[in-house]
Amino acid sequence: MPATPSNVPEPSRTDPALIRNFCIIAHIDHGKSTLADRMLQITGVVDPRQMRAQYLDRMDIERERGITIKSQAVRLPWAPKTGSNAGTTHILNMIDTPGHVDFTYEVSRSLAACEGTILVVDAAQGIEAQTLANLYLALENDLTIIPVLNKIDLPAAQPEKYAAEIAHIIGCDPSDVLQVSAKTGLGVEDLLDHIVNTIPAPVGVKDAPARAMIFDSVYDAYRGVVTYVRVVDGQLTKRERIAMMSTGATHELLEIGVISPEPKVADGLGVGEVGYIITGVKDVRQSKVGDTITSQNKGATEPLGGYKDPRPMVFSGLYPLDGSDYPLLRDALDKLRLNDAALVYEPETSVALGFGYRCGFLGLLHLEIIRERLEREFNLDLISTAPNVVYRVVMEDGTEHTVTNPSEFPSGKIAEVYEPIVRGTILAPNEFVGAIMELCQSRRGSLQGMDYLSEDRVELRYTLPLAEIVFDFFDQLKSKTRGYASLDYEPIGEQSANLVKVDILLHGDAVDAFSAIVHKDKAYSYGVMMAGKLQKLIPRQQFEVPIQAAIGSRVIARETVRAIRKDVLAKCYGGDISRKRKLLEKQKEGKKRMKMVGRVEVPQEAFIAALSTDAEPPKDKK
Ligand SMILES: Nc1nc2c(ncn2[C@@H]2O[C@H](COP(=O)(O)OP(=O)(O)OP(=O)(O)O)[C@@H](O)[C@H]2O)c(=O)[nH]1
Repeated sequence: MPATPSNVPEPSRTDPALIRNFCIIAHIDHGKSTLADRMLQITGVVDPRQMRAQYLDRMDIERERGITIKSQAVRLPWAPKTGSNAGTTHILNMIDTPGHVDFTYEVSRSLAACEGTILVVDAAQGIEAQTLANLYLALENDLTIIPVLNKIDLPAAQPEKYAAEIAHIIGCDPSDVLQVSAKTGLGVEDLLDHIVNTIPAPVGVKDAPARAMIFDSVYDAYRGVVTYVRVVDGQLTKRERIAMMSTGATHELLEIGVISPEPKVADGLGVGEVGYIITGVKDVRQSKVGDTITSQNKGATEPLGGYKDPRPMVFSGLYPLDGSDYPLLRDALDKLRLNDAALVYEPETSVALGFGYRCGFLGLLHLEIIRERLEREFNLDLISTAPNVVYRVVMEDGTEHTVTNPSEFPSGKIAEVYEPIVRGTILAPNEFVGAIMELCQSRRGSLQGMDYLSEDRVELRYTLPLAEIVFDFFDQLKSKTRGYASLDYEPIGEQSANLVKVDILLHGDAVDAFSAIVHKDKAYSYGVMMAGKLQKLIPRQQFEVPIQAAIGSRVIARETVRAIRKDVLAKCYGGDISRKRKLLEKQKEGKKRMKMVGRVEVPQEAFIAALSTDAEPPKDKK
């Protein structure tokens, strides 16, 4: 029942027994945002006239792509009609979590801020790898799980089948799985009642020094960083000075409040409360997700557990197509970093591509989002080099190198090269098991186990090198399983592997942008593929240009661009000197758009085409 404003308790005065903190975990597109919207509407915090789809997804890209990147926390008053708590207004704090593999760390922090979670599964699709991974995270955090089948209004819904599947996985009875339609609102009131009646109230020590966990921080151009916190012990009050426990940095609490669903200022936040704080810091790095906040005076000595620095897993070079945009790119990255503690970058130069930045990302989706934001919000035209993972190279003399860029791969005597590995979970209908195994085998995967979720769906567990899945693994998996398979992975360490650096040489000069670190067994095919691609893309020069792929000094593949002398004056016999000069000037103009690699002129488009990952072979040149 929607609560009236008069009986909704103020933050900091809310009895923890009346608070329920929960989040929603779901696979992309299973309806998490729609369900959140419906809850906002049913609890009456959003005026029906102001309701718009995906109210909580604020970023344009999120709205367009329909994915949630940043979590948000919303305070919803709700008085259940059923159960032992019927009639009493409770405060539900709903934390909307991101759903993609790249943001697992953010998901795990949002989970740590809750006592319960709603597991949303599409009634027409069943559980997916991502849901499973998040479910395991929730179980590790000891959360109460409320399983929900969504979209039961769809004609293709199979609630019985998937309820049985969920019950099998979490160990409950199929009749315990709630059935809702986030679209029509069917069953959502029951779900809200269920939240109040089954999720435990938060427990914390009221008189202890304050401890609050940061589960999200967002940069706002007008207000600086807005930090979302969950108070565990004690309380935070307006105007007090607080300290960040991982760094010891102190700040004044300029504003504190709750989101419902617009920010509402409060005097403070007490035990179990979820809300936001503003301290005037300008960079999310000063307010890190997972960190513990305490009071500067008589603060806590033990931080809450679980803080981790975000670690980039995938690196790629970003270069402006137009070299004069380089300062713009730097400013744009500086701006994006204010809102993204996981983005790292440093300047880099490439013979082929000029000045740019080597950037580190949490994963491929993170890379794509940053790239898209740079192009869209800052109007930049960019070219990115093939993504690569971080390697640890140990030399025979015992020295170690961390390699984030293939061109930095050390020469000299190498003892061992280590690459990151992940535990991958793939869920698919069992008719595709053969195709999936073949794909994983070709990517150096080793099968760890296989389980049947129901009679026709399987879970496969593989250990795979991260480098083998960052590129096009997901696309391949989708195309081999007609889109039915889902994948999730988590880093589990590193392994030593037989890896080599393959250089691509034009007329004897290595082109840095094309160097790659690949497994020895695949070096030859990479070399042949790149040399073939470039042979078709590089225009003929006045001399013969060999294109070679080499490991160290050993050439493993070769193609040749034959010589031609394009004599622009050929048709111009006779005397008119001004016409000849005009033609020569025109030829010079054309040359400006070429890059020189040693003595070879290469049009920039050739680099771009060669770096693109399109499966289509490059067109033959005329
Ligand atoms: N028919 C039907 N469609 C639904 C229902 N719930 C959600 N949808 C649709 O499913 C699609 C995905 O819903 P979202 O709420 O954006 O999914 P999400 O899980 O939040 O996705 P991410 O934000 O990417 O994690 C949208 O087109 C919704 O309109 C439902 O109960 N019934």
